[in-house]
Amino acid sequence: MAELMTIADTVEQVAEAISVALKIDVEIVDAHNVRVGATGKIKALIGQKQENGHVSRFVLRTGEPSVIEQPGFHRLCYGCKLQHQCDYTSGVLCPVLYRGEAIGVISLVTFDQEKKRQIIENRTQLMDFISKMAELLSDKLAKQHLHDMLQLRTRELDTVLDSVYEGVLVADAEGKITFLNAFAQAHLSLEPHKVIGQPVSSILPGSILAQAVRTRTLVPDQKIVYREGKNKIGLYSRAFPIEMNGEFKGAVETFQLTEDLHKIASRLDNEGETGLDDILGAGTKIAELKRLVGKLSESPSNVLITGESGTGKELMARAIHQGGSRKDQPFIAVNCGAIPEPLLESELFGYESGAFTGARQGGKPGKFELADKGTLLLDEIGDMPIYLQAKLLRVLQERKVERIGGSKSIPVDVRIIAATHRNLEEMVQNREFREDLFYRLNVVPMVVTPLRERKEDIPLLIHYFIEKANRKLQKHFLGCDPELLETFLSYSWPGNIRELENTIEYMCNIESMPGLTLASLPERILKALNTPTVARMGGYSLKDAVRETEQAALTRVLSQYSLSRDIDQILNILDISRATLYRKLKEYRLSQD
Ligand SMILES: Nc1ncnc2c1ncn2[C@@H]1O[C@H](COP(=O)(O)OP(=O)(O)OP(=O)(O)O)[C@@H](O)[C@H]1O
Repeated sequence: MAELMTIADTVEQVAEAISVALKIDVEIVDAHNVRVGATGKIKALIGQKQENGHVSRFVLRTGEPSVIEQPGFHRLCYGCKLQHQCDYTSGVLCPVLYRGEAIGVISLVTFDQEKKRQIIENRTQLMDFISKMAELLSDKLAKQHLHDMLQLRTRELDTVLDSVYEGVLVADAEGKITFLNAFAQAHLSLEPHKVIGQPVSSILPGSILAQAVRTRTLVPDQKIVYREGKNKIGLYSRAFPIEMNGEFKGAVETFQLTEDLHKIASRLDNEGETGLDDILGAGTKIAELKRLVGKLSESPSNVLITGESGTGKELMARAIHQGGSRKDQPFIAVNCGAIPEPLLESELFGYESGAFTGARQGGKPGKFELADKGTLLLDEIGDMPIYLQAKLLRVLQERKVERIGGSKSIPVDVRIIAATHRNLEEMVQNREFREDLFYRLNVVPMVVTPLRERKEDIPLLIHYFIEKANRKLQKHFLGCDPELLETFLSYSWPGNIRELENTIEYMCNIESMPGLTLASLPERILKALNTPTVARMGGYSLKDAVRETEQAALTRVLSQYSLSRDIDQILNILDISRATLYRKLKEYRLSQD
């Protein structure tokens, strides 16, 4: 609901102006009966709620004007504490209507008989006058609302433009720079306060933005090289004219770094070999993971990668393998959850001929033997049956395998990387996973963060997956529109990067070029965004609900109180002990900064 309080200064001025013009006191209340403007002896009560205010409440409820000749004795005063003893001698009340709803009341009030006579005699003209004043207030509110909306939209647009992994430069009709996003500032080393208002042709000579302003037409994709001191910056740029009501208003240039496009292209060319450069992401979390991948590549230690499905666990495992000395040896991945239990044992350890009915003549080597000198990824290790866990542990300890039905021990030199989306520590406590195997696998733990906690990576990934889909589908999508990006940034991506990749491929299939828009957003995402959190998450347990509430309460208190100064207040508000507070902060990785 629109609030008169948001234009309190104007309301006070209007009250004063009416009072000066009519020489009668004025009181203006909002939808909650709080005085926003008042004059004379009630001026001191601005900001306070009308304690009784039965008549104002009636006007607010019905949206009908009212004239009260005998306050305290009128039927609307029935039940009021001041019934029969009201100070007011009369009142003329007019609603402030905003989009058909009463959001306040302007009252002309008197406290003596002489003034009462005046307003009762002139009631019709006075009502007319204050209803004009009420319209003025509602016009002001509409303008304020529009102004707030515009500010919000501008803020949203700035945020979107600063989060895209693409440079954006804008110039007006005279070719002067009016805007450059964070990417353009960082990669072209331009400081907004130095370049805004300057001719683009002098700041970036040869730029296609200047060309678009000159020709007032679209400039298609071009490769441009800028020199910055000794450095060269290669860009793929394009520029579009901006028109309004058929008039040329300026132009926008968007660009990508050629270096990034080449990285993406080379990743697409070598799907099989995944290295560090193939792990895409713009944020610090992915940078930390890549640092860890780099360190682990040369180490022989076992690694346990945990993270939700589709976060890139296999990609990390491949990059660890590819970065180390085993890179020319095999990388073999076994999904322990996808292979039927009876087959998993023979898949992993192999068998000799005649080991069981249907066993192949000559036997078959298992994945351990096939991965000799290389790396074996045991994906979804949490799904491995407990009896096979014992056998796996033996192989890891002895570094030898025995095929099913065989008697020979075959030495194997395999680096083990295990991955799972399940909580193995909890499984150990529930005796669903062997503790000794857990410790043997978890020598170096690596946790891959879900996509919703590293949304800063989304713009680059969108770009990459669009390029990938373009190649697969032989299309030429240029990118996605800002509204779609905003939606992608607010969605929680339960299926993580895999879900993002599949969503983009789906949209590229059904959307018309040149850009992806909200029109082709899958129904599933639309529904999720329109459903409250609890319903949104399939399998949303009571524990999840408690965690979400705890996290929200902690975040709220931390935003209002200082951990170092107001610790007692924080403990009081949350009603927990100091130890619990610190444990929870650690658990939810919260800190004041
Ligand atoms: N940082 C990243 N940059 C580029 N592509 C990524 C990234 N992370 C994941 N992907 C892509 O997302 C998809 C899913 O990744 P991956 O299979 O490695 O996930 P996972 O965690 O092993 O999934 P699951 O647990 O379901 O096996 C793959 O196509 C992968 O190439």
